[in-house]
Amino acid sequence: MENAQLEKFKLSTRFLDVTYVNNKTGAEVMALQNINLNIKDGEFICIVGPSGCGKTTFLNTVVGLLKPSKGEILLDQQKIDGPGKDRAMVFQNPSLLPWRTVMENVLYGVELLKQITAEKKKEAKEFIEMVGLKGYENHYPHELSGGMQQRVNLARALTVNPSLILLDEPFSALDAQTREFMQGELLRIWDETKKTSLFITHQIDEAVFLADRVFVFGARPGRVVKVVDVDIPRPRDLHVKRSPEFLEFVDHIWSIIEQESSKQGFDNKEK
Ligand SMILES: Nc1ncnc2c1ncn2[C@@H]1O[C@H](COP(=O)(O)OP(=O)(O)OP(=O)(O)O)[C@@H](O)[C@H]1O
Repeated sequence: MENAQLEKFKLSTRFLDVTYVNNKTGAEVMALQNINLNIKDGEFICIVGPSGCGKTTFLNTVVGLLKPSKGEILLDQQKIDGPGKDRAMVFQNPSLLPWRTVMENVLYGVELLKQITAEKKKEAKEFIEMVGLKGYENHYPHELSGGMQQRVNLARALTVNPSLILLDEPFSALDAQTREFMQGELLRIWDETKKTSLFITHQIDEAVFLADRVFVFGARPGRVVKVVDVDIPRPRDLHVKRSPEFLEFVDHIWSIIEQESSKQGFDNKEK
């Protein structure tokens, strides 16, 4: 692809392979093969696929914790060569520091980057408000529910002002009702910030609800088998999950994953 075309993209991967090598035996596992993706600024992308298809490997490579064995990843036209402040991660478990208040946890990311300023503190306050935690600034993590803790995590990621937010199954530890509610909240927050987001999930309905596009990965080795454009109008609320077009998207993606899982020799029962 021409450079002029690549400049339009926020994130691009080109001919990306990632192989794990066992230090002791030298055995190799090719986790990702020939991943070529282009993501536009402000897009919300979800990645789904059967267990073991390389979703976490992909995210960890974009974060810079793993190195490609072939190919490259460009963020804002710069080659990713390790972790950087232009990317913020929201993990499955909120990983908050228990001895810090909500405000101190939210400021932790910028503190690590040595960027604490009065302006940043003001922004942190605004993000706490945006994620719905106004009034909880001085509370400690043990005083918050799981959903509230994930809101803190999200506010922390936003306060760093990254170019890209990576979310690794952030709602999977929450109960079903809170999870649904948080999906709606995440879309509201994304709508306000328009941050380019890369979200991994096992739940197909979560992906369809959130995404502009869903990348469906196939396994062994992980690769993109389908890119599904979810053209359900925005803003979306949770009622959309009962619409026929929504269910059609879910069924379509489900059938692709089912095929991929059967090739692998086991079923992926989550839907
Ligand atoms: N450290 C490692 N060493 C060797 N192989 C690994 C390592 N980590 C992951 N793998 C292999 O790489 C492949 C991709 O794993 P990965 O965890 O990225 O998949 P995933 O799609 O995130 O899985 P899941 O949906 O079950 O969380 C799998 O075959 C896995 O066994």
